[in-house]
Order: sequence, then C-alpha cells, then structure tokens
Amino acid sequence: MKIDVRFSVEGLGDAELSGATAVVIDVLRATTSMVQALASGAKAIYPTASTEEAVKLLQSIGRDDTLLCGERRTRRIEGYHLGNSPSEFTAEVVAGKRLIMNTTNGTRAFLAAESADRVIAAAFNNLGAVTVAVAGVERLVIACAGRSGAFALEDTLCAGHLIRRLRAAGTDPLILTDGAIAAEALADAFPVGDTLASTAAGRDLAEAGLGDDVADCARFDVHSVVPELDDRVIRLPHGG
Ligand SMILES: O=C(O)[C@H](CS(=O)(=O)O)OP(=O)(O)O
Ligand SMILES: [Mg+2]
Repeated sequence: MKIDVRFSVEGLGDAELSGATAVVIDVLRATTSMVQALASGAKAIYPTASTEEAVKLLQSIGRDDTLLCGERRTRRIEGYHLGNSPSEFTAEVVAGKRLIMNTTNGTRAFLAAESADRVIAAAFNNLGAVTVAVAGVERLVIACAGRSGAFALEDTLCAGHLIRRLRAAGTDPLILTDGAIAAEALADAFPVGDTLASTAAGRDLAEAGLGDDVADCARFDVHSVVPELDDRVIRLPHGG
C-alpha cells in the first residue's frame, strides 16, 4: 500500500487522486462533526464551498427535513440551525435530516478530493472503522483539510495515527511518501489530547468557549461509522 499525506488540499488534483482512495481529515472539527451527525442518524450531508452555495442548495433540495450547519471563525453562521460542534449533532436534532454544511476548511476539502475513486471522512472518533475500511487499498491519499491552506497539526496527527493503525493491522508493506513518514513520526511524538488543545485551532476554540469540543474531537474510536462521499453527498454506505 502506497500512502501519501497532503497537509492541505491546495494543489490536490486528479493526477494524485485518480485511482486512489482519499481519506479526508478535519479533526477540529468538520469530520468529527460529520461522523457524529451520521452516527446520530442524519440521512445525508451536503458539503458546500460557500454560504452562497449552501443557500442555493437549500432552495433546490427544499427546506423540509433540511438543516443548515456550519461556522465562520468557529462560531455558528448567522441564520444557520447548527454550528460545527460535534455535540450539537444529537439524534434528537439530526436523525432523519439532510444537513447542508459549510465550514472554513473541512467541507471544501471534500470537494477538492472528489475525483478520487472513494472519498472517506476520518477523525479520531472513527479511526478504527476507517482503518478496516481502507486496509486493502493499493493507493491511499490522506488529505488533511489544514487551516486556510496551511499545515494543521491536529489533522496530520490523525493521519499519522491512521498509518500506525494500518501498520499494526499488518496490511501489505507500506510505502510512505515523505509527508506520510513525517505524519507517522508526529503520531509517535505527540500525545493527542494535550496536542489538540495546544494547536492554533484548539486555542481558538477554547477562546470561543468551545474547549469541550476539543476534548470531544480527541477521543478515539467512539463511532464505527465510515462516511463516504458519493456524487457530492456524504452518507453511510448501504444506508449505514
Ligand atoms: O469549525 C472549526 O473548528 C474550524 C474553524 S477554524 O478554521 O479552525 O478557525 O473549521 P473546520 O472547517 O472544521 O476546520
Ligand atoms: Mg479544522
């Protein structure tokens, strides 16, 4: 298995993605929220690249059973039903609903990775399930959402833990690009909980009174769902 880790989705194109399985990671907080939402019974998540696109999509799919979710500078977008805190996506709120989502980094990352054969959402919360889901693939591109195009330690740490899990699972020999080697080394060097809290994104969340989100995002294997992008909609394969 060849594994590449991209620290942001800038410049990620068809050449790297075609024929590969892409795993999109945005630990703080988009993929953690997506995993929580689908584990809570949300029907589908529509990632959008802008608030304008989100509103247009709402008009086209209709408001029934549809919730607008997302953030700007960590806070819920005005007029949206939900922000981007994983704890908002409870079964009472999202079960059976379609979620139109727009966040600063994570939703765009999905759209940037869509030309891969498969596009999977990963976070610490569903890392074990993702490990099983990708164990047999030939080529894996781990696309870290990053933060406004820059390196995000939290995403790369999660990428490194995925590589460690694949190595422990005894899949065929791993051929790592330099980015993947660096990500795995980071996973060996940094404890997740403390590190997430010390990242720029973690500090901003704490400053916004959302420090509990950081703790939620640092938890391993709390869900066994593996969300996948299919024709620009993120769902659980076979209905979950
Ligand atoms: O919602 C989040 O925590 C972040 C906000 S920021 O870009 O880190 O300020 O957005 P996300 O798209 O989940 O990375
Ligand atoms: Mg993020």
